[in-house]
Amino acid sequence: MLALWKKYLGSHWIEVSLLVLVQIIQTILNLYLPNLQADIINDGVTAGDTDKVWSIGWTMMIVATIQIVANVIAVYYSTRVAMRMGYEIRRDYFSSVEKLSLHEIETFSAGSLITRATNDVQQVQQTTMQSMLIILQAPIMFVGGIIMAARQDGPLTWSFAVIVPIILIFVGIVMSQLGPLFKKLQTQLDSVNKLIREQISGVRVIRAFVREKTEHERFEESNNTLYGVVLNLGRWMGVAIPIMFFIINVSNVAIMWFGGHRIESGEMGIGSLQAFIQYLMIMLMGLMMATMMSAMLPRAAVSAKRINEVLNSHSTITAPEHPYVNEDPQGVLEFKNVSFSYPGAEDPVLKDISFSARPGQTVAFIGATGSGKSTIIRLASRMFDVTDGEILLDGHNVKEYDPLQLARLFAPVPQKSILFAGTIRSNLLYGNPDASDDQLWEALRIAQAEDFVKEIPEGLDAHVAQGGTNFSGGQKQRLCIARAVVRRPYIYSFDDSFSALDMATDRRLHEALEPITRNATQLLVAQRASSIRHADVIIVMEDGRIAGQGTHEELMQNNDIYREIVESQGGQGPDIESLSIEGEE
Ligand SMILES: Nc1ncnc2c1ncn2[C@@H]1O[C@H](COP(=O)(O)OP(=O)(O)OP(=O)(O)O)[C@@H](O)[C@H]1O
Repeated sequence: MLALWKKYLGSHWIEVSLLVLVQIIQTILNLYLPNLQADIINDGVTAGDTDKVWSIGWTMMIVATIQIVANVIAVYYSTRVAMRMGYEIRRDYFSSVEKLSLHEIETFSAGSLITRATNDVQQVQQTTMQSMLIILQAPIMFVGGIIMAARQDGPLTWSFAVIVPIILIFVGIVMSQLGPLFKKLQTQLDSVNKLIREQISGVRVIRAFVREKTEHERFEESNNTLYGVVLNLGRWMGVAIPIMFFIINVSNVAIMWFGGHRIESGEMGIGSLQAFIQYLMIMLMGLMMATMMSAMLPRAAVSAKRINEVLNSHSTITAPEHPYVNEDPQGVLEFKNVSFSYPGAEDPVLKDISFSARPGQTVAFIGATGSGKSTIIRLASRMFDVTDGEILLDGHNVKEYDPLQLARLFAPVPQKSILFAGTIRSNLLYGNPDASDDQLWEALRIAQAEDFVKEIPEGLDAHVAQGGTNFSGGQKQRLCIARAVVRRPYIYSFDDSFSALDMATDRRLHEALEPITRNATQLLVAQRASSIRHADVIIVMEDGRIAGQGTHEELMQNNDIYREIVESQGGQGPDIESLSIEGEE
C-alpha cells in the first residue's frame, strides 16, 4: 500500500499537503469548540455576563464556519486525489497488461487480471480516500481529546484510564470476529460474481442443454452462503453497536455523576463538565476511527499487493538490445528441434519438432485434439518462447526480432473467432488501419463474407456486438479471415479457421486465397482431412511429436495415423476441389 501511495500520491504532493493542512486545522478547531462552549457557560451564562456571551458566541461562530469550510475542502481534495489515484493506477495497470506476453497472462489468469483491475483498484481507491480523512484526524482527536479534557478537569480525566481499556477490549473481541467474516464476505462475493459472469455469458448453452435448474441451484447455493455471511456480520454488528453505545452512555453517566460531585464542591464549572463530556466523545471517536483504519488497511494492503504484482511484472518476450531489422522479409519459417512446456506445466506439449515452410507453400497440421497443433502456430509468432530448440524466420531466430516487427509479418486467424465491439469496418481495420474501403471489400470477397455483409443495409458500418455475438459462428470466422487478408502478411496462420464453414464455402475460400497466398507462407491447422489434402506438406501430430510429414498421397501410403484419420472421416473423403458449388457449372 505504501509503495502505491508513494508512487501515486507523491506526484500530487501539493494537493496532499493542502489536505494535511486543512485536516490539522479542522481537527484542532474541532477540539477548540468545546473549550469555547465551556467558557461561554462558565464565564458568560453562569456569571450573567452578556458581553462575554456575545463575544465568545461570535468566536464560536467564526471557528465553526472555518471548521466547516476546512471540512468541505478536506472531503473535496481527498475524493479528488483518491479518484485520480484510481484513474492513474488503472491507466498504468492497463498498459502493463498490454505489454505482458501470453506467458505472464496465463500465469496470472485472465479472470484474476480482471478482478485486480476492478475490485482491487476500487478497494485501494476507497481506502485511500478514507485514510486521507482519518489517518491524521484519529490520533489528533484521541490525544487532543485527552489533553483538552485534562485541561478542563485533571482528576476527572483519570476516568479515561478505565473507559479506554474497556472499549479497547470490547473492540478487540468484536474485530477478532468481524475480521475473518469480512474476508469471507470478499471471497464469497468473488465467487457469486464469477458465477453470474459465467452463467450470463453461457446463457445460450445453458438453455440449449436445459440446465437452467442445475445452474439455478448452483447459484442459489453460492448466494445462500453469501447471505449467511452477511447475516452473520449483521448479527455481530447488531449486537456490537448497541453494546458500544451502552458502554459510552454508562461512561457518560459515570462522568456526570463524578463531575456533578465536583461541581457541587465548586472544583468544576458546569460548562467544563459539558466540555469534558464532549472531549470524551471526541477521544472515543478518534479511537473508533483508528480501529476502522486497522480493519481497512490490511484488506487494502492485500489488494495493493495484487495490483503491484501486475505493475511490476515484465514481459519475458522482449526485444533484444539491438533487434534484427528484416529489410526484405520473405516468410521462410524453420522449426529446429523445438520443445515446449506451458508455464507452470511439467510435461512438454511439443517434443523435438522440426519442419520448414517457405513462401508459396502451405504447411498443414493434422492430429488428435491436444496433440499440439495450435501450440506450434503460437510459437511461430513468438507468443511464447520455446523451451528448447529454435525457430528461425528468414534465417534469424525469432528472438532476435523486435516482437512488434515480428508480429507485423504474421496474420493469425485464431481458433476462437474474436471480434471487438464496433463495426465490421473497425474490426477489419485491425488488419491494416490504412486500408481503403475497396481493399476491405476485396478481403471480404476472398474470405467469402462479401455476400452476407452486402445483405446488411449498413454494409461495412454494420454494428458488431461485443465478442461478435450478433454474427453466426461461420460469419465470425469469415470476418476474422477477412481481417487477416486485409493485412496481406508474409505468413498466414489459420488455426482451424475453416471449421464452421460448409465444404463448398471451404473450397471457394481456398480458391480465392490461392492468388494472394502465392507469395506468402501458409500454416494451416485443420480437423478435416479434406480441407488440407492439397497442402504442400502435411504434418501429422501425435502427442506433441511429429508422427509423419509429406504430401497427402505419400502419407496415405506410409503413415498409419494419417490413413486412419482420413478413413475415419469417410475414406478418401469428399475432395473439396471436386465439390460442385451452387450457381456454378
Ligand atoms: N494455455 C495453455 N496452458 C496450459 N496448457 C495448455 C494451454 N494451451 C494448450 N495447452 C495444452 O497443450 C496441449 C496441446 O494443446 P493445443 O491447443 O496445441 O492442441 P491442438 O492439437 O491444437 O488441439 P485442438 O485440435 O483441440 O485445438 C494440450 O494438452 C493442452 O491441454
